[in-house]
Amino acid sequence: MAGKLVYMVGPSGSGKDSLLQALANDLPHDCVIMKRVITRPENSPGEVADSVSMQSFEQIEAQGGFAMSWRANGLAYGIPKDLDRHLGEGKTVLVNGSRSYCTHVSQLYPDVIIVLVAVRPELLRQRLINRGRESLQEITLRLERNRCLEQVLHNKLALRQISFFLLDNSGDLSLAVEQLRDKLETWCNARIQSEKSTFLS
Ligand SMILES: Nc1ncnc2c1ncn2[C@@H]1O[C@H](COP(=O)(O)OP(=O)(O)O)[C@@H](O)[C@H]1O
Ligand SMILES: O=P(O)(O)OC[C@H]1O[C@H](OP(=O)(O)OP(=O)(O)O)[C@H](O)[C@@H]1O
Repeated sequence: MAGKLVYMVGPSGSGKDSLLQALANDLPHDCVIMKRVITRPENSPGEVADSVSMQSFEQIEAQGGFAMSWRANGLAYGIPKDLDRHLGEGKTVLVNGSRSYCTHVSQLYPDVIIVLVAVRPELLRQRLINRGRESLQEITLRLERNRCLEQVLHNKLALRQISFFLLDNSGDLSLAVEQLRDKLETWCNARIQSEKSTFLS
């Protein structure tokens, strides 16, 4: 039984991590959220991740310990191989992902659903400042990266006909969480239905 990969992307500060953290408290049945391995210092505010040195990261990567890995913002990010086990068990698996890695992911996992988290641009800077994880200089670089990536991503998804679900998180977080939860239920049910009909045919 094959599960479903849900790859969440969006500008830095759009709320990917907040959405995933909120969902974690009330996850739909058979859904899993992957914890990432990141070369970010331990105890950084925000996302709960496994912090490792660049040397350890490269070792895990070389030994094939990641289902996927990428570099951005001066950091390295890895998704442990457990991802494939969860998918094999028929789970719906959520990953906090990178816009620049979307097309690669769609080659590795053709059934992937991309969730594109969006937020009104004027809110982004303030949200990043409030989060207090990056310096002002780093925040400026992330906002610049957002500007560069936005159009490229839309073009890439359209060109390769990769479908995505646009999730607006400009309003209250709970509204976006509710919307995402509903979508997850729909995707899970659609998968179960299609498995039933394959089994019956
Ligand atoms: N809907 C929202 N309303 C207000 N603040 C939010 C909302 N969603 C997220 N935030 C805040 O914005 C900041 C960035 O969110 P985060 O989840 O870290 O984004 P990302 O993981 O996409 O970079 C955090 O401080 C978070 O608490
Ligand atoms: O290619 P991009 O879409 O820009 O994404 C690059 C990386 O930035 C984000 O991680 P991180 O948690 O470091 O940043 P964020 O929480 O500020 O998005 C995202 O999850 C990717 O790992």
